[in-house]
Amino acid sequence: MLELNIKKKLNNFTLDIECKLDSNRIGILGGSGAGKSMILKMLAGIEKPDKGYIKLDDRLLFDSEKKIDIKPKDRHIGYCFQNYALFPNLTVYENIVIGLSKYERADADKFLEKFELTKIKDSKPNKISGGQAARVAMARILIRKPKALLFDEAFSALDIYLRDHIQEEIAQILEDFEGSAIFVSHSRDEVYRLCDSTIVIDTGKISNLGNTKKIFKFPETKITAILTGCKNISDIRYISDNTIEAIDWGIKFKFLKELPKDINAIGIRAHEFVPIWEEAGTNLIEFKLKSRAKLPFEDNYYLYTKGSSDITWLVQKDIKEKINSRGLPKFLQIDEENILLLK
Ligand SMILES: Nc1ncnc2c1ncn2[C@@H]1O[C@H](COP(=O)(O)OP(=O)(O)OP(=O)(O)O)[C@@H](O)[C@H]1O
Repeated sequence: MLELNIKKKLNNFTLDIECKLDSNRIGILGGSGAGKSMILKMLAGIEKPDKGYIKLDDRLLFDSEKKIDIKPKDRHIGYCFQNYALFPNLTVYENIVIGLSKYERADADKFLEKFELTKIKDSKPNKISGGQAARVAMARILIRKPKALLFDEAFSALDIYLRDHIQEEIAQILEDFEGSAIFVSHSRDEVYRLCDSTIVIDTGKISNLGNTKKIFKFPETKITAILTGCKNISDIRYISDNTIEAIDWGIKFKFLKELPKDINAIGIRAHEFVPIWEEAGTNLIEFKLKSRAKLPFEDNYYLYTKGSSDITWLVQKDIKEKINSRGLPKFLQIDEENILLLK
């Protein structure tokens, strides 16, 4: 459970966050410099809000009115940094127990065993694999019996293969962890996989928050659509209650449903387009091929539209085969249910 009501003046803007989430697996998505790390630092007690309060799992960590500011070490929060910040000149064992009393070190063998590190306990970090380094970092944090965990872009420097494996390991470790785990990430995959709830931050303010799966399906705002991976976004103008023009593409879309009055843009995920070889149906999108990028398992087509912006179409295996036999389709079409309505 996380409850935040914080204000803090930063270099270029004021961080102003108010939210309450019952989930204990929370992702924070946001562009560069949006204020994500600052939120984690305030949770850990390294930075102080100018005003407000912070509650984590029913513990009041900070309250400016009540003059409560629990010291970082008494917050019992484990903080996992990018690249894990292991000490290169210490062994795996020493990295795990550094700063612990003799009494606290009694658990070390148990943790080495649990994280399958016993055989490499005397190795230095540069002699172990990326997966092992992640486990050392987790062992170092968890031996201190934290009540909550913070991950700040912890896996972003890893290659895709390793990141996938480590996320899986972290997911398993978290199965036994009852406190909150909060992930700051640029990676939508990480947040989608590990977090039940997501907060989307845009220059210090909440742009969107709630159930992760729902946010990815219905991003609601432009910034959330971008951060959840939507490649095609256009501003719109209303033509009637159920027709809009996507200005950036010069395309009109007619909907069967009545549209809400407060949308400013639409988004279309790159894989949602349906190729049409014969002229039929509504909402046909005319295009000219600009370029094509061959990816290992699919192709990206970049298409000129009648407007100033291109459209990206992700062509998966089955459609690739059709294009090989029939040539490029005449039009693309999009089901109205797959047009994201954005504020
Ligand atoms: N101690 C501070 N006092 C004032 N402003 C700060 C302080 N630390 C960071 N900032 C500013 O706060 C803003 C948000 O920084 P933050 O590190 O939280 O961003 P972020 O969302 O984590 O970005 P990134 O993904 O690039 O790490 C930046 O503009 C930064 O310059």
